Amino acid sequence: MLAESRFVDLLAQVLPPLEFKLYHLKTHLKKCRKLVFTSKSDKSVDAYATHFFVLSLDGIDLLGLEVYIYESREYTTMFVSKADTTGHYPSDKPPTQMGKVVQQLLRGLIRYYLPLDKPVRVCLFAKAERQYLFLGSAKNPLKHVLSDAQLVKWWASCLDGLKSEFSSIKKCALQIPGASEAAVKSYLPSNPQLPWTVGDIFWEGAPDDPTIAVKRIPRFPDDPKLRFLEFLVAEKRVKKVSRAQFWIELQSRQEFRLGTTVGIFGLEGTVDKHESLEGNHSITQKEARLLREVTLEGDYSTKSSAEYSSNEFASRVPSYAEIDVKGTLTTPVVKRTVETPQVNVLSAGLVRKKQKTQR
Ligand SMILES: CC(=O)SCCNC(=O)CCNC(=O)[C@H](O)C(C)(C)COP(=O)(O)OP(=O)(O)OC[C@H]1O[C@@H](n2cnc3c(N)ncnc32)[C@H](O)[C@@H]1OP(=O)(O)O
Repeated sequence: MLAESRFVDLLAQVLPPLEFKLYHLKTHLKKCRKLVFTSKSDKSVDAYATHFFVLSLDGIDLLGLEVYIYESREYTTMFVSKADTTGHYPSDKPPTQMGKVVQQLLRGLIRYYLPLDKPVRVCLFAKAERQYLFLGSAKNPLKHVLSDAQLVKWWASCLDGLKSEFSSIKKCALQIPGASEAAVKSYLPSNPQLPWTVGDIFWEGAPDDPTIAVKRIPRFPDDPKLRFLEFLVAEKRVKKVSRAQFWIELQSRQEFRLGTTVGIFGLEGTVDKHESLEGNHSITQKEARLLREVTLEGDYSTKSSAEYSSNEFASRVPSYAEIDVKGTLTTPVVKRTVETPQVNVLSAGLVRKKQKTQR
């Protein structure tokens, strides 16, 4: 069976009975710098592949998800880089829970796309912005954008549902620089499936383990803590910063400024062997970047411009990466109402309060 068809089955369970398209672009494995800073004598390298998903309906892109899968000596690390929506979901159609779609895409990656000879880590930063992947979508007044706090809860719930993919869980943690332990706990699901703790997954020892931070904490693309890690290296403080000190100092950095809630999620466990993959097409990093740039350089601000940009994207995607998915979810879903006023970006520096709207 083609690996892609597994996404069909997984997505059909959470999509309403409409005819969606899923675009799935996977790159070849490419060597990269090591995920953590190591000593100069360590010449080993890590490698990564990216997965870029776009879900669309009636020729308009709705949701994008970008995931990196790193292979290093000790771990397979799945870094969930960016999730974004365009806000052009048709208001006359049964709604889709995007959190469930993202969860199923991650489930499919864990089940069918990870090398399983090592422990698996899932990492992500929840940092709310009006747009990440679809240029101009921030200007769409119908786009539903979660606040910082809502986004942390959204990801907690999304990851919590992945418990069944692991044969055992070693660690599962949420860290919010600057937030008390009680505050962090308030973001976690009320009936969690995973054994959540407050902290991070990057240390093996006790909480006060003085092991240095920069050799344990991975550096990912667009990582809000990357600049701080690089600063520590530049300042030659590599050997002086302990785990506790790292998080204390991090919270005073601009990326984690007061009033911003950045959730740093980590999950580590083992995954049982699954069926081997067939039909596992991949493209080069350069091809993937060019395709991804079509969304990043398109214009998703209005329905007609989004239609045009979606078509530009679809016309460039190799045919094997375009997958038809018919949803089967028939549970009646209550129509959504925006209860709280949202702030919409009209253009740089200009904002207005949004009126209460119905969807
Ligand atoms: C690692 C990272 O990617 S972090 C960055 C995340 N991305 C961003 O910040 C980019 C901008 N944000 C977005 O594009 C979106 O907010 C996303 C992708 C984060 C989530 O998409 P959503 O459409 O809000 O997700 P979803 O469909 O799961 O809905 C979440 C909640 O919002 C509600 N909702 C969704 N759309 C609407 C709407 N138009 N009106 C009212 N409520 C709505 C849902 O009912 C659900 O509520 P519940 O939690 O009570 O069930």
